[in-house]
Amino acid sequence: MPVSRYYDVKRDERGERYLEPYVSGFLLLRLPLLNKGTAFTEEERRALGLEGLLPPHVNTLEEQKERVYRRYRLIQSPLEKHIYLRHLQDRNEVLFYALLVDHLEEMLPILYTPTVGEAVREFSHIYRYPRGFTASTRNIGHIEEALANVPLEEVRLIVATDSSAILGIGDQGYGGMAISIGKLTLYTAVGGVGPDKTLPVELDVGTDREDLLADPLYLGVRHKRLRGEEYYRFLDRFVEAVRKRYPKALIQWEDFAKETAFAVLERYRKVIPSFNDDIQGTGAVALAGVLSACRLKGEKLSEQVIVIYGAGAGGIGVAWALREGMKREGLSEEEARARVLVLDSKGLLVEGRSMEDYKRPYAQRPERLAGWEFSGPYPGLLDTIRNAKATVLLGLSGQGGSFTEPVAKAMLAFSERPVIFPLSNPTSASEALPDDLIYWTEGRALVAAGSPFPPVGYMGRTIPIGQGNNAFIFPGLGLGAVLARAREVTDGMVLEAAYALYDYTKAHFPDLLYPPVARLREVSPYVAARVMQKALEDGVAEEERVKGLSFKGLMEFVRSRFWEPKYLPYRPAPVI
Ligand SMILES: NC(=O)c1ccc[n+]([C@@H]2O[C@H](COP(=O)([O-])OP(=O)(O)OC[C@H]3O[C@@H](n4cnc5c(N)ncnc54)[C@H](O)[C@@H]3O)[C@@H](O)[C@H]2O)c1
Ligand SMILES: O=C(O)C[C@H](O)C(=O)O
Ligand SMILES: [Mn+2]
Repeated sequence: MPVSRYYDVKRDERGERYLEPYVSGFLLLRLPLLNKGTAFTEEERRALGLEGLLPPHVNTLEEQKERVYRRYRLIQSPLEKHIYLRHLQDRNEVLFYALLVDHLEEMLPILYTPTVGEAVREFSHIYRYPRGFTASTRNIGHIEEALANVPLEEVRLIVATDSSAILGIGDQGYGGMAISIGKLTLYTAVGGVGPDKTLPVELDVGTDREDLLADPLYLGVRHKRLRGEEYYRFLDRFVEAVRKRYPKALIQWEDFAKETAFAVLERYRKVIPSFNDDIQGTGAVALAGVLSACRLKGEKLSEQVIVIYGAGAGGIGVAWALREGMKREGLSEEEARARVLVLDSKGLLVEGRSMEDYKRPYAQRPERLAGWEFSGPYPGLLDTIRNAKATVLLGLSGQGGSFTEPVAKAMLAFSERPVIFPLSNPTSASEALPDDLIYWTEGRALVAAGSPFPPVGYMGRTIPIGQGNNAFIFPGLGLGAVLARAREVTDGMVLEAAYALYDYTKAHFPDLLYPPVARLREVSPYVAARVMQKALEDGVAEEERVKGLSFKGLMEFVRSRFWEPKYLPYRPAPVI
């Protein structure tokens, strides 16, 4: 079976790859995975019916990049830049990725967090070309037929969202498609997964947003969200259809509200290789960052008292990963539980209080609060920091500005170098601005944030602000799972990704909490190889070619399969 209904990638007599298109002429120029624009050679133009359809001068990829980058630099607004780049992606994917890879640090905040949040909100208003697959209440009854319309035959990576909790901005209806597209853009740009092996998916089960439902331009189905049985029947159908059409595909669940995130993960993780980015990816990235912070302080993770503000998918995922990290350093389950304190909007999770089931394992035993002084029925953030003597504070609440000056200052009482990570996205949801945290703590805090922030200047020092974003985990975790053909993404693989990121940071950026995002293309293959190693160890890897490989062999395997944005020569299919 060819890679796509419209082309295949083959090898010539000398083993070099070339592309065999099944369309020619004007149509060829309209397919983003095929279009080279002005870079089609004279020979290709003749062979593919393109003569006269393009300007006479043949450009190199370098020249094309120069042209599109110059225009890009003239655009002021981040959202307009996003629209410009997405348009380029829908016109010529190789050029898009070649440009992106050259300007990762500059363009990630435009294509991904934080600007992608704006693109989600405005999705129905900025819509141009179709991309990805929509499963909706309109087509779920014949989903297999609909999925057959996707022209790609070898999809390996799917990012699917039901848009119920996009970043920290809540229910976004159909607009969440932009998040699936953004995450997969990273998979290709820094995770080396070919764009024709990826499929962004919007699971349009409706929206509870009255303003969206009333907007004449809104593009999603116009009804309230499916719930309960109906919701799970929808997802069951989707997962079953994916399994049939793409038996080697992995699903990354993205931005599901806490009410369903945990249940969806558990329901399918043994049915189809899958993981939840917000629970597991975030858990891993937070563990890696806190481990780095401990290394910089010269302390152990197991000595820390960690307060997590926010008990949704992200917060609970982070609590899980940190507890696992403490257990690795020898703490018992109970000891680790007492050192990781989680708060939701009602305050500290304490046994006996009303709370959702998924939060229960993270509730403190009532004895833990012996001798505490606090106001209100349950300790709030300041009460918890003071009474528990917190040394690490992590924000996953989506509540912008909730780490106030008194909160930051309270952290100074219990450690010389408090660790404070406002991890909520986008920028407006960040629990604090890194700048403020550095000033309030007189330069003592170790700070990383979920969204990108510039370095902070303080008393002659320039303090880089690490980006504690699951972008450091999911591309490597997904790539590793896919290359190992893991039948399941185990908890061990998720934690391995965290330690891989930590080890990479320690080896290459010993002074930092996270590597710079410009280095994501080196981080992800390393994370992938470590994840593959763990998949082999856990006995879930089904790829015969990786069995028995050393770590070096795994790295080579990953590198040899890492997709690069370069044009292939085209040879039309022989006419028989
Ligand atoms: N940096 C990262 O990589 C990363 C990854 C995942 C999520 N996040 C961020 O974390 C935030 C939450 O995302 P989620 O997926 O967990 O959402 P979610 O809807 O699953 O959970 C949100 C949680 O926030 C908490 N919360 C809300 N109001 C609060 C308040 N006033 N006080 C204390 N807690 C409160 C609640 O416990 C709620 O469960 C978002 O802003 C998201 O961008 C960041
Ligand atoms: O999308 C991001 O930037 C990270 C994370 O998945 C989130 O939901 O905030
Ligand atoms: Mn997310």
